[in-house]
Amino acid sequence: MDSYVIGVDYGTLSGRAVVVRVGDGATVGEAVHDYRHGVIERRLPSSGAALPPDWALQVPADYVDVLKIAVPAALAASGVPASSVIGIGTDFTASTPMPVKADGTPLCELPEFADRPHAYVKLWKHHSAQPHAERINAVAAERGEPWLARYGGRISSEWEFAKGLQLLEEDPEIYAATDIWIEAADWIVWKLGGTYVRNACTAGYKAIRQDGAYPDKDYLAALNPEFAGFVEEKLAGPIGALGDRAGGLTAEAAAWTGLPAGIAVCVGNVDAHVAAATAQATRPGRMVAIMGTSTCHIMNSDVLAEVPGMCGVVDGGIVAGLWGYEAGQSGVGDIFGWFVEHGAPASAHEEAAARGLDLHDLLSERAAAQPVGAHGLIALDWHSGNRSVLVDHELSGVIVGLTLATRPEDIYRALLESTAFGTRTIIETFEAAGVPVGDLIIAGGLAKNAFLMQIYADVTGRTLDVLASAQGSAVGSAIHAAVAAGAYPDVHAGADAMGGVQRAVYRPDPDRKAAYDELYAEYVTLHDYFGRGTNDVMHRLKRIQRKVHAS
Ligand SMILES: Nc1ncnc2c1ncn2[C@@H]1O[C@H](COP(=O)(O)OP(=O)(O)O)[C@@H](O)[C@H]1O
Ligand SMILES: O=C(CO)[C@H](O)[C@H](O)COP(=O)(O)O
Repeated sequence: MDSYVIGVDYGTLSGRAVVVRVGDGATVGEAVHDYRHGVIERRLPSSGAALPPDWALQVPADYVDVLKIAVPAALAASGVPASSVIGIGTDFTASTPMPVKADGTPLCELPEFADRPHAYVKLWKHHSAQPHAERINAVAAERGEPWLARYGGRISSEWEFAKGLQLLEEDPEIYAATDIWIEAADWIVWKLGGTYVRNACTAGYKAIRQDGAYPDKDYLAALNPEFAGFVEEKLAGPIGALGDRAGGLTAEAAAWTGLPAGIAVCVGNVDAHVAAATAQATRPGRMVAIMGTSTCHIMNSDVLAEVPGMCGVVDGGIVAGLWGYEAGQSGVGDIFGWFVEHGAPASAHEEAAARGLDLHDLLSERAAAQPVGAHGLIALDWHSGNRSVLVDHELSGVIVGLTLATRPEDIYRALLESTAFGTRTIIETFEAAGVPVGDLIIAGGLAKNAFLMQIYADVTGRTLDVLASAQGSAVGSAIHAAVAAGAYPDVHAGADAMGGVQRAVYRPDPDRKAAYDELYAEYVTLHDYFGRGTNDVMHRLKRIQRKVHAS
């Protein structure tokens, strides 16, 4: 009889469960559950209190609902008997940390802290810890901290240390009440398997764990004397390798999910990195771009190099035994979504509705009718800040070239192109640092937009492979679950058997590539002008905005 594994992908707005067959990796059932509270950006649901700009919170109970609702629904859709399921694996957005008590209870679930924003989960795109990140970077550079180069020279405001320092300095009482500062990726594994294990991926990329150690006490004290114990008191814990078994499914989690108690629960993972298994990119040299709300670029390598502005290089960060590289763009689908929601006029909505089209498809269709450069626009893709290679979330979006003749599809196209230029900047930075990048493998929800994919092929001059599964992360988690359950000796073997890629789906067109080279040169000029300090207007605007909101 066939065996099956469950993969659960915790995204920004929803959690998706898949049931995958061990052996050929076929997805036989799936279900999605939207988080009840979604992303909390404006008001705290408990009190209605307004949140400052650049906040993004979540509610941990929403994650448990995915186990209670999406997992049984996926199983029912598959028709697979629960007794055939041998393991469950999960992946999460990151860095998405939360304060919990020693038994794993989130502080926001304690009545006395329910009205305190800092008691909640800080989602990856909670960007208000930028001033803290700046200090983390300045102090590290001044002291010559050896780990800084492993993060391209800059630690991001999206990560555990910046968010932890913000917690200490803005709500010391919640900081003091925090026994463990834990990634949601590890918290959900704790809920499933009953064991507290920090996964090697988030510990490395998001919590500055290098060569088996976190930043030392002296450095932390230099940031703030009260922060000296952050690692020892709030982060310390056992580390699990990706694909290892973290524990057996508890009776409580078995009741939630309908799965057999005791089956393997895999060590946590990150939504981007876990997709390398589905993309069969577990060996050196193939970059996977996981393109959705944001984009993560991940790649295994056997060489250790310092790539300026990468998110990080971590030993075993993607697959045990190799150096895993990560870079990324904080806003991609989010930028397109923003324009569709706030920039598309009523006439576009009406046409889309009349033709039964999604607005993205309508604007893509109209934009595809233009030759490269016809709209006369260049945009910077920084509406959610810049994750790589500038690592600065006080940067913001720009569109140059607007005239009275500019139409919505022109702007939409310029925004699509801006993100492709951002990816090209990342690839060129890797190559300049001595890390060769071959063709790209595309995973994530945006792979469905063929026009966008062709732009990426033309802008980067690279052939694009596309994942066979539309659920690269969830299937990646399922592959890791199969390894944790002992079906394969390691993640390479699991990926070889259960992953799958369609080769050379998009190829660059030489004429369009040449036309884009000219536009890319303009992008680089703007990128450096606004992003490397020639004109700090974006920082000044953020400061003014904060002042106004604080008054
Ligand atoms: N056809 C499309 N073309 C371009 N962007 C799209 C399209 N459909 C949805 N999006 C954008 O894709 C993002 C969602 O991507 P998805 O991969 O499903 O989610 P996530 O990254 O959260 O896992 C949203 O930001 C949305 O605005
Ligand atoms: O930074 C990350 C991984 O390192 C985040 O998980 C990611 O950017 C959010 O993912 P998505 O766009 O799929 O919601």
